[in-house]
Amino acid sequence: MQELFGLDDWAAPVPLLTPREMGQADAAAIAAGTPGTVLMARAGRAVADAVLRRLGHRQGRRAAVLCGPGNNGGDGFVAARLLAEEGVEATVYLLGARGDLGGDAADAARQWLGEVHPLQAALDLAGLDEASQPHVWIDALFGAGLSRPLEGVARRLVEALDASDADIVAVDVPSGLDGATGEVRGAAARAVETVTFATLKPGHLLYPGRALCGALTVADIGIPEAAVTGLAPKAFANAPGLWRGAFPVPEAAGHKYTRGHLGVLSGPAVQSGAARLAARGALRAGAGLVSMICAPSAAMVLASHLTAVMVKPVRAGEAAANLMARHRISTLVAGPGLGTDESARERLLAALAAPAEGEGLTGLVLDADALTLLAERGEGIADRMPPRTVLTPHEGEFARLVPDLGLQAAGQRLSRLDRARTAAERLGSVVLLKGPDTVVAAPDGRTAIAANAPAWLATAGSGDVLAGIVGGLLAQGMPAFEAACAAAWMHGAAAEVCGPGLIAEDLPEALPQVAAALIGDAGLPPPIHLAPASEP
Ligand SMILES: NC(=O)C1=CN([C@@H]2O[C@H](COP(=O)(O)OP(=O)(O)OC[C@H]3O[C@@H](n4cnc5c(N)ncnc54)[C@H](OP(=O)(O)O)[C@@H]3O)[C@@H](O)[C@H]2O)[C@@H](O)CC1
Ligand SMILES: [K+]
Repeated sequence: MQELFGLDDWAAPVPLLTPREMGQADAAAIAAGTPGTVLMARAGRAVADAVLRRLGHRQGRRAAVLCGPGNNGGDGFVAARLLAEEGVEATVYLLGARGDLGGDAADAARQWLGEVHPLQAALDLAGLDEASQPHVWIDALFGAGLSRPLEGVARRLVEALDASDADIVAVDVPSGLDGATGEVRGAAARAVETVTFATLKPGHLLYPGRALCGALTVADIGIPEAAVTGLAPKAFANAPGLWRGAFPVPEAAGHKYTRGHLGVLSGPAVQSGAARLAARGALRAGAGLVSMICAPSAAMVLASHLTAVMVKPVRAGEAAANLMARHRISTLVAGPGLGTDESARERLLAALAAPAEGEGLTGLVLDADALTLLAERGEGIADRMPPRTVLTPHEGEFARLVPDLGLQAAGQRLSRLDRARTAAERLGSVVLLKGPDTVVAAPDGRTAIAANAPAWLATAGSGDVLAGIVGGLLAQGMPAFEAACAAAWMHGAAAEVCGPGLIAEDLPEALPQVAAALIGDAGLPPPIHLAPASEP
């Protein structure tokens, strides 16, 4: 099971460095005594190794190496030399003049003893028949130093390669991909594999970048850990190493109340399916008890569909808060199937009202219709949100909540990562911005980008289950940022278990397998052995 989710690879947090931060880490490594030429030699070695793995055998294999004017091109020169030494027929194409190369790249070019062709020749090659094509292209035009959109011959070549079915191994990033944002500047060609160095960059995980990188290999080139941690990174890949320490492990001596009582606020009977999906997700995520809080008119429909989830009808007004206090419901999920009319708003406000007794609401998930209510008639809602509140918008709901940060907002140039981070700071809550590259952001600036969501996860009702999983983890006391991250990861992992054809109802049922992988045998009582009598 550990192997299924690659948990061993993700045992520690994986920070995401912007290209600028990576440059700082490189500089710190060099200052600490590792020459830049050594870092470049290791980077080029990692690229050559990736190419050799792909080619299988060396003899008669052709590699076209596209080198740019900076150190990304330098990595290309090193890879070309190492491939040639292994018997691969490597041809180097350079953007600009060899004499204009400087620093470590000039050093790497000096060690390349073969010819250097102008980049135009590679464009001509790309247009030739299939039999003349190289077996692999190495894209070492631009990496961390990309400063403007691709143009001229570089752009035409990249476009031609993207339109072909060439096998491309990209160095650091596919050239034209902005490592900070995941956006394409001008053009970028889809790689089969991208070899990057030291750690991942946001652009490797944010779309469209994620789709352009192909398989990702992170090569250790000897950047000391302190050079990365010294930058105090706040962005991470969303994987278990980031939040596993806070994941709730059931105690053998615990009982259902120690695992929290979660309420799910249901809307009208005919649209109560969404709330049921959330409730099921919460229960499967380990909440001790889950109650559906509903209007009396929805109770029969809910009761006929639910078994382990309790149905608690309430009339109106303060009754909801009192009911929650009486049953020690300290976490609430509101939004799926709630409705956006005045009665929905009243029911939400009533459930958020601090009860006369008890500690009140300590965890809250606002999703779907509740986000629309918060955006359009938020008075009274925002000031009743407890500190552990998670908002789970998709792009449309996000644009309603923070119009100037929406995807389509005029003049908006921030990455998805920065938009989520700015929204979390502004709203004072954890924001989980849904998408194939779900971003979780905390008001203190921490962010995480998902990397494990399969395409078939985008299905009706899947978001309702996600809201429930977040609620289920909050109910067990997990901090809000970690709960949102863990829920997004578990959601993706559950979809991986189910495979294509997944419908939302399947997701909660796959969660036990995911939880088993995360906690192993931690929840079992210590073993008892019945030992046979031993010989005296
Ligand atoms: N630092 C280290 O020790 C290590 C770094 N490593 C490697 O170095 C890479 C970063 O190298 P880098 O900083 O030299 O930047 P790089 O991506 O090669 O490009 C800069 C050049 O491209 C030019 N240029 C930019 N955009 C352009 C455009 N659209 N169209 C045309 N030109 C454009 C730009 O010109 P300028 O903007 O200055 O006019 C400049 O000449 C990194 O990704 C990794 O692969 C590894 O070896 C490990 C050790
Ligand atoms: K590149």
